[in-house]
Amino acid sequence: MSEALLEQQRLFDVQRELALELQALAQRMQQQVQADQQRALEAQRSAERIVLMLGASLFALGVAIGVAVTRLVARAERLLLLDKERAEAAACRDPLTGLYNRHGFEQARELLLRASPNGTPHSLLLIDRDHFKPVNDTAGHGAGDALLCRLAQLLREQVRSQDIVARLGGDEFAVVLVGLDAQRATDVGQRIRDAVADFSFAWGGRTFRLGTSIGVATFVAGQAEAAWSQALKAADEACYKAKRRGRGQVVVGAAAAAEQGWTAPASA
Ligand SMILES: Nc1nc2c(ncn2[C@@H]2O[C@H](COP(=O)(O)OP(=O)(O)OP(=O)(O)O)[C@@H](O)[C@H]2O)c(=O)[nH]1
Repeated sequence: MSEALLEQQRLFDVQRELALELQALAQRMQQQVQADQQRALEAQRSAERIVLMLGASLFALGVAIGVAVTRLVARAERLLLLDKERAEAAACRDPLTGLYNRHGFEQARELLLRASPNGTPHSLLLIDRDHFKPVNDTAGHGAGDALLCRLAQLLREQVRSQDIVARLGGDEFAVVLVGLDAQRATDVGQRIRDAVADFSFAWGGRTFRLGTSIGVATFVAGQAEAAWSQALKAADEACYKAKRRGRGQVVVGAAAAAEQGWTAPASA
């Protein structure tokens, strides 16, 4: 082989090696690029996952906060309602005896009349303790308070659970006897009067016995509101009459008895 041909063959070999190396380099570079692309893709996916998770977490947090706030608001509303109901109930009660006060008494009486069929008679007893003042004067206000509580309890024991019992103020109490006419109400009044007379109250080495004066009146469901005012006035006058007649008596308002065709005794 001639020198020229040999030289050409070497050149050709070098060129082929170079081409192979270049091809290998190109392959490595392509692999590198692919690997980089793969990493970039994974990094992008990771970032997307993180954003997604972050979004989901924020959403869950938002939902949890929303639920917690809703529960808190509902709880606060319940507590407020409870407070309101307690305040309303307290506004209707005499704090000393736990009986209805005048306001609660009026509300209970209105509810009763709304619930009663027209024509149903109900009776009112106005009850005033006789000679209560000396208890305060001789044994002190604490004794007077304790006695009022005992009398309130005694009163509750003498009537039925559906009857409305109230302390209107001082030593004056009132009872609405549900569904009772004047005659039967007078029987209940006498029973109360006798129970109080039998009751003795001991305080600080002293014993007190009290009487009661009771006025009775009747009102009928379905009548105008004025009928209730008249019944109150009639019971008040009857109670006053009982005091004037010497106390310890049950007096029926004349109108209540006459309306029902019953002649009430002057005092019972
Ligand atoms: N302890 C106590 N006393 C009270 C209360 N409220 C009113 N009183 C007193 O109750 C008394 C009621 O007066 P009166 O009805 O005139 O006294 P009374 O001796 O029963 O007179 P008569 O009803 O005419 O027999 C007064 O002395 C008031 O100061 C109270 O909440 N507690």
